[in-house]
Amino acid sequence: MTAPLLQIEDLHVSYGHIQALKGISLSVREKEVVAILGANGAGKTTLMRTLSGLLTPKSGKITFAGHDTTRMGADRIVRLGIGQSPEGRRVFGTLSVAENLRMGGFTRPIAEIDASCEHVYKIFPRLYERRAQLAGTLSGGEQQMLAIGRALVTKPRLLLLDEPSLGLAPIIVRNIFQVLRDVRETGVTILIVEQNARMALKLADRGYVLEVGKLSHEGSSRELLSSPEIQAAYLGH
Ligand SMILES: Nc1ncnc2c1ncn2[C@@H]1O[C@H](COP(=O)(O)OP(=O)(O)OP(=O)(O)O)[C@@H](O)[C@H]1O
Repeated sequence: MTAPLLQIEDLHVSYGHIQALKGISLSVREKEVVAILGANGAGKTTLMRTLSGLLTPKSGKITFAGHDTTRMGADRIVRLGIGQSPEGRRVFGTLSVAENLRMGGFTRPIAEIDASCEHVYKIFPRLYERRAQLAGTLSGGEQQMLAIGRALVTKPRLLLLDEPSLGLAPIIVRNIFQVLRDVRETGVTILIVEQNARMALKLADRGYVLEVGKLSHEGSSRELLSSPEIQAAYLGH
């Protein structure tokens, strides 16, 4: 069996004396979609920021595509093929949609950026329609599309999605998840953290549950969706 694309071993991450991740181990195989579920404060964003090199772990190991990225800087991690759509989207509000996408392509050779942006416009025709509009004036759903599009411009092997449904109306959430299904068809591996457990598990092959810094459950999406314990805690019935 080939090695997983992403392997996390006994990861500990702290903010001063606050331990946000207390020994996380998980793996993601090439072309898999893996969901991490968890309530507020469970450590989901901390995990994503650590994987993309924005936080340095206290101990443990992260291996991506055969490289030890545990203490690697964020720019090198992007170049290795990890793209992140961050929590709260964080688009550049005073730049246009097109400029935001080009910023996302900073690691690509100039000649390839236009082609990468065209690829994103095919996935999100709405962004093409709005390409000249300032990102700060987009709706929440459009900003979420732009944040995902900006991560895709880097042509990532692994796409990290931090709460893509946050603050969006149900119909827009369904829309975004439909597009994510299309994205997975293009062969991108996806690690998604979500409070909307049902949507995330419907998209994912497998899932893990994070509870105050530790993994409490793991299984196939089907197993997690039918588990009474997960239903009671995360699926609202
Ligand atoms: N900059 C920080 N300084 C101190 N503590 C922090 C900081 N960021 C996060 N924490 C703490 O780390 C823990 C995990 O936070 P994190 O943001 O990773 O959770 P989360 O699962 O993403 O939550 P949410 O869904 O609310 O975004 C929380 O207890 C939080 O208070």
